Amino acid sequence: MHPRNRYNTQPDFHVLAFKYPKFRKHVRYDKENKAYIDFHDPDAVRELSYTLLKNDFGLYLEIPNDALCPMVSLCQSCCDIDEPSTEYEICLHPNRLNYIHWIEDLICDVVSSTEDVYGIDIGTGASCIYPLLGCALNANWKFLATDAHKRLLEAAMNNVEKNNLSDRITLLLNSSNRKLPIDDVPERDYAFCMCNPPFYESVKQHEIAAANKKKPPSSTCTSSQDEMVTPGGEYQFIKDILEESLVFRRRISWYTSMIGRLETVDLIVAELKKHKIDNFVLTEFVQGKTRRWGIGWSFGNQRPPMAISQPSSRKLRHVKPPISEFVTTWDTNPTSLYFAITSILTEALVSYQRNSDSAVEKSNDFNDDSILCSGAVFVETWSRKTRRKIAAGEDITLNVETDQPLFKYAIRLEKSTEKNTEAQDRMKTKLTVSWIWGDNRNIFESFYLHLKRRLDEKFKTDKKQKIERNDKTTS
Ligand SMILES: C[S@@+](CC[C@H](N)C(=O)[O-])C[C@H]1O[C@@H](n2cnc3c(N)ncnc32)[C@H](O)[C@@H]1O
Repeated sequence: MHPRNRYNTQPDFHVLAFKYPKFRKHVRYDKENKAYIDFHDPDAVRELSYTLLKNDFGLYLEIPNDALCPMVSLCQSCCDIDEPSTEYEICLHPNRLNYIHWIEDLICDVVSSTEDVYGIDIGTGASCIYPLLGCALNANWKFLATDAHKRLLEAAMNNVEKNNLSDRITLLLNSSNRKLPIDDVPERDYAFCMCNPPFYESVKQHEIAAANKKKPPSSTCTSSQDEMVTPGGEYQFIKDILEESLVFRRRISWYTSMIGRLETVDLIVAELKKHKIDNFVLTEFVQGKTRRWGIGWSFGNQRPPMAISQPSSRKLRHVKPPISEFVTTWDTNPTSLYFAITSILTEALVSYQRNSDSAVEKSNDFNDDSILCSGAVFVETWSRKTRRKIAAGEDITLNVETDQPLFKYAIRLEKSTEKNTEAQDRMKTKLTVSWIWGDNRNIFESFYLHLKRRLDEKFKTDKKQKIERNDKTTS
């Protein structure tokens, strides 16, 4: 679960029942007087959805009975594909929130918090849930929300109007066979597109999935197959987005989609590799027994941190995006390591600036236990070719004001919490060197290797000198 997801702790149904009379009708109490609702009852689930959206986001929602309710859709079309469950967790919409929070993290370096951020929701459904949540959470977000079904868009329009968001959410009926009809609206760039695609490739596949469920599909969902079925299933839907992205490229900074089946993750990663897109991110949204995946790719140069771009699950090891961070541990304190690094950078004519860690500052504990610095590299000064030029007296410096850097990097030094097996006073520092911007992975990697080689040399020499000094004093 994303750390900012407010459903990290279960809402108190008793409190909600007290505040919302319509919800109260669905609340029961067990022997221990604990409030619960019947998750088999679509009306109860729907009312819970309305209540939480109102209580937690100030959103008003109304969904026609023959359309997917964001929660019911999680149970019926998303969560229950393989393993039906009636647990509380999967029936709420935390995975939708996880997806929104992940996008917030993904785009935070491509947009500023003060400018308008435009996003696209492909297949917004009757609820228009992603644009509503996205706008409720982010005052500067605006959406183009599409759907292929008029009746769903009419319901979505009603929800947008009810929430006074018509100036921030534009609805578009997509009657073309494209997934990104952005040429049908006034031209602009978008920070992201997102999608919860229909999962099934045929009505039959949907019916088989429904038949495999422990409980029959509720009447709420039986008439909404067009929302869950698409030719070729979710794989084809996402592949279409990918193919269209090859044309639009940087007009959308991050192309993303939710994925409901693990097999689809493998297939989409293979497609990305086929098109030589190495700037992609993969994450896992876990909620109770339910696992969903988020995939994103970009033609831009921003390289997101590994915490956002790499899933931690071992099951996904074979599809992990290429790494953009190197981590090593050094037998010294952060300050000494920082001075060693900056002297290597200065020698290599690489600029750097020390940044403050706002989290550390906020905690009023700003000290040298954690040091951040970053910079941009314009010339590969450590390469043999450039060193030869320098030796021949050539001016290798470029006008940094006008030329694009080769890449940007960030360096983080943290006092290691690793347990020392040797003397207690031996301090260790964790060094993380991150690639944050650029399109040439090889140059960043050669920069890191140069830095590491020089640090190895320096600390080996220091150690040797220390031993020699110790030997002299003892003799
Ligand atoms: C699984 S539902 C997701 C609905 C909503 N975003 C949610 O998460 O609850 C998939 C949606 O995609 C829509 N859809 C199917 N084909 C589409 C297309 N070509 N363009 C836009 N939307 C499409 C369906 O009508 C449906 O509303």
